[in-house]
Amino acid sequence: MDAKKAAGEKAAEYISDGMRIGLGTGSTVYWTIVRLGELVKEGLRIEAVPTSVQTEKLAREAGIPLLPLARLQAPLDLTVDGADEVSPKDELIKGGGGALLREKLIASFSDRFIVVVDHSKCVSELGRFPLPVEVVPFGWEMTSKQLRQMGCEPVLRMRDGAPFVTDNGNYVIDCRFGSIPNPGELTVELNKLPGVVENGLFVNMADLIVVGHPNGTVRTKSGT
Ligand SMILES: O=C[C@H](O)[C@H](O)[C@H](O)COP(=O)(O)O
Repeated sequence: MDAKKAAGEKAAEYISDGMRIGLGTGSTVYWTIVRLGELVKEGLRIEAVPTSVQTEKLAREAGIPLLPLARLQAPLDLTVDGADEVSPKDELIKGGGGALLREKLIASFSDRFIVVVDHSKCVSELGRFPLPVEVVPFGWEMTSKQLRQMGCEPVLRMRDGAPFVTDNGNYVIDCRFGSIPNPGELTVELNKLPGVVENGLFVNMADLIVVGHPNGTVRTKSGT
């Protein structure tokens, strides 16, 4: 079985009747959404808040009832989401698909945050994957210069010859740091820059990491 499928499907086991959940974005949590769609057809009653337009579409297709954020009075029971890198301390880089801002918002408004990855995402130190930073389009060139001064190689994310635009109407600058020895400090420093909306470092957020392996086995480890 595919490692992403194994991890994604395993996460569905943590979701029970009556829960209100957050649904992440990407090719691993895709399998959680597909599995939840099957369970909903079998009678599971849940409501979900999607973290992207892409996930909203998938959830609708799967028949998962959606919960408008405005109706949310208390934290979500659980959010399941993927990641681009996971450190030994369960710090994450996210945003490879450009959904980092909504993902961080929804995860921070959840009692529990479960991360689903295939084994290749587990690294000894964060930073080989370029860190996605969501910035406002106005003055992005200046923001990019300031990001460079923080020790990275910043590249504006493009799609079809034009800047990639997030669901929130912003740009993404992918910042190649090479290594990020102190993600906690870096996330604070990045978010101090006026043009930065949010960055893809998720520190002290993951409660459980579900790691899929190529033979279809899954290992879980408790997060922070
Ligand atoms: O913006 C996208 C998200 O942070 C994804 O969860 C992340 O990029 C992992 O995606 P995938 O499971 O497709 O590797």
